[in-house]
Amino acid sequence: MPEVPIFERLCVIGFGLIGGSIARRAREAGLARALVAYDASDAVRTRVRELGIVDEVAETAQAAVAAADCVIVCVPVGAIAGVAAEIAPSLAPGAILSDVGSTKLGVIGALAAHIPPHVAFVPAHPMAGTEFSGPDSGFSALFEGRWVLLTPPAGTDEAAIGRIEAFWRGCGANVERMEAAHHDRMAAMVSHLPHLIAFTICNTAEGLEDESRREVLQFAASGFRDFTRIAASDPVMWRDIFLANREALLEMLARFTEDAQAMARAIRFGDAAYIERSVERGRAIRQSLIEQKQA
Ligand SMILES: NC(=O)C1=CN([C@@H]2O[C@H](COP(=O)(O)OP(=O)(O)OC[C@H]3O[C@@H](n4cnc5c(N)ncnc54)[C@H](O)[C@@H]3O)[C@@H](O)[C@H]2O)C=CC1
Ligand SMILES: O=C(O)C(=O)Cc1ccc(O)cc1
Repeated sequence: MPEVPIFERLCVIGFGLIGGSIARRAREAGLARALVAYDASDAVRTRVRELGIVDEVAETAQAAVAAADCVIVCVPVGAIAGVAAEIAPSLAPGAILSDVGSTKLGVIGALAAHIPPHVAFVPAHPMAGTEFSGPDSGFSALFEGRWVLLTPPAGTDEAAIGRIEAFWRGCGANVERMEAAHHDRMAAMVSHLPHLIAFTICNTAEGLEDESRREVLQFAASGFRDFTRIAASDPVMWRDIFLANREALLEMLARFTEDAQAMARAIRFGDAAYIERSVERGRAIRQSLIEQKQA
């Protein structure tokens, strides 16, 4: 575990599942001497005050970041650039700016124009979450044993990267660095495409005629139920992710569609060996996840 506190004053912008989990863990593990939060929603700010997790809930984003040595932006990816523009003039010299957005290339591009030269930007993506959102949904163990991917552009201050890495290790996470473009392709496969499939399969079921739809809900104890958990995720968050990671997601969707077509063909022509091999490959992936404690 790293030496604590890592930050004097940590500011969380956007107090939902991820911001709330960061704040809870930071408080519990003493990762920051003081915690300040800001959320654009009046109702969320009121709730964060009631929760008593942070030392201060600011009324503006500028006031929240003013004296912070680290600012972590935890808003939907489509809102990150706007937040950056809002806070940039108020960021303290030497402060570290980070985010938790599920896509990275677009976020880095959108932020680049706003980051002052005296601030280091260290983009991050925790590969951990749930289908819940809002200020009450966070919990301090969310990142325990999970991966956090850092995608700092070339030339980013190494000391700043080291402190963000130490912070996430203090949250119980494993940390790895990768190129933003590589991250986006990988995330498209392991996270964005599965969500797209889950939303789509629920829409397909919803589109059935009345009697069949009733039965889907009544007898959903099988495979369908696992998709509905993922499909319960926040619409704004996923709208933003799909639009921000358009190219990589469309590429993975095209590959998936080809493989689904190949399976359809095997079923149509009774190619039992192909079907069995495909199911076996799926099982092997599940087994590896269990072995890597990521299931
Ligand atoms: N939910 C998940 O499982 C994961 C989400 N992420 C990423 O983390 C970020 C946050 O996601 P969640 O915490 O799940 O969302 P959430 O919906 O629980 O919370 C987002 C919060 O941001 C606030 N907000 C929106 N626009 C704002 C603005 N302009 N200024 C200040 N506050 C604003 C909202 O009022 C809300 O309270 C997103 O970028 C998402 O892609 C990353 C990993 C996992
Ligand atoms: O709840 C689930 O199954 C998730 O996959 C959560 C999640 C959502 C978005 C991310 O960028 C990372 C993780």
